[in-house]
Amino acid sequence: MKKIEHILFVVNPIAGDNDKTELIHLVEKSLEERKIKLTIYKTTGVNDQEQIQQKVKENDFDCIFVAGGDGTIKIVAEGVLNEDVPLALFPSGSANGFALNFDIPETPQEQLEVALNGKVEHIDVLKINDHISLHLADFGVNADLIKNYDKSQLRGKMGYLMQSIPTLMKSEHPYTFKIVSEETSKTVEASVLSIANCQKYGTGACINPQGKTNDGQFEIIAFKNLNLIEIIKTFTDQIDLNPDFAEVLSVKSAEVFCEHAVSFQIDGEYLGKLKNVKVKLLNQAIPLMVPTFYSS
Ligand SMILES: Nc1ncnc2c1ncn2[C@@H]1O[C@H](COP(=O)(O)OP(=O)(O)OP(=O)(O)O)[C@@H](O)[C@H]1O
Repeated sequence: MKKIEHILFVVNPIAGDNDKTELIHLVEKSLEERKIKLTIYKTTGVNDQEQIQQKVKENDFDCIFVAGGDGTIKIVAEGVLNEDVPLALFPSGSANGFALNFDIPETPQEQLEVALNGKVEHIDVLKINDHISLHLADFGVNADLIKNYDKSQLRGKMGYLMQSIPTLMKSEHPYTFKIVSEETSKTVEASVLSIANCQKYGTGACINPQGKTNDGQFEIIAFKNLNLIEIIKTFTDQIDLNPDFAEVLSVKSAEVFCEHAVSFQIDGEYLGKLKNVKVKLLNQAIPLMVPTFYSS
C-alpha cells in the first residue's frame, strides 16, 4: 500500500445508539501525530452515498475509515465500488456481522492499528438484482425477523431477541425454492434460504463454514428446518453443517425462484416479498484493511 497521506473518516453518529466522540478524538489525535490529513464526514441519513462519492471524486484518499454498523459499511462500499480505495472498519452499530468475518479487533486502538498497519484483502461482493450484498442475504424467517425488528421500537440484539418468537409463530415456513445456476438446477424446501458471501451473522452464528470471501464463489444454503440443537451448533467451532439441517451449494452465479413471494433481506435491510432474485459475483471488488494475522 502506498504511503497514507489523506484519510476520509465516515462516521454514522446514530449507529448502535452509542457516542462516537472518543473514537473521533482518538483518530484525530493519532493521525495528527502521524501528519496524516483527515476529512470527517458525519452521515445524516439523507443522500450519504452521493455525498461520499462526491468527496472521493474530489480528493485523493488513501483509505476510508468507517464507523457504523453493516448498513453504513454498505452505503460506503456501494458508493466507492470502482474507486480502489481500501475501507477500514470501526464496528459500532447494533449489527456488525460483516466485521465479525474479518477478525476485526474489539478496541478502537486496535482497530486503528489494523486500519493503518494491517494488510489489504480484496473481497468478493454479490450483486443481487440491483443491490450489492457484502455479507448475507436471505429469503424466509430471518427476513421476517428483520422486517419486524424494523417496525419495533427496541434496537440492538435485545430488539432482535424480542421479535424472534412472534416472528417464528407468524411465519408460514417452509417455502419452496428453485435454484438455477451453471452448476446445478434443483428445487428445495427451506425455512431460510441464505445467499452467503461471508460465514457469520452479527450474532456470531456461523451459517456458512465453507465460505471464503475471495474465492470467486458464494454459497446458497437451504435451512430445511429450524432445529434448535443445530442452530446452537452454529455458534460453536463446527466444521460442517448437518445435511439433514442444511444443504449447501457453492456457485458462481444463480437465479432463485420462489413458488410464492417470500420475505427477503440483504445485509440486514428488508426488501419486501420477492418471487425471484438473480445473483452475480463481482470477484475481489472491495479492498478491505484486515489484521496481518487474518487468513481467509
Ligand atoms: N444522522 C443520521 N440520522 C438518522 N439515520 C441515519 C443517520 N446517519 C445514517 N443513518 C442511517 O443509519 C442506517 C445505517 O445504520 P447501521 O446499520 O450502520 O447501524 P445500526 O446501529 O446497526 O442500525 P440498525 O439498528 O438499524 O441495524 C442507514 O439507514 C442510514 O441511512
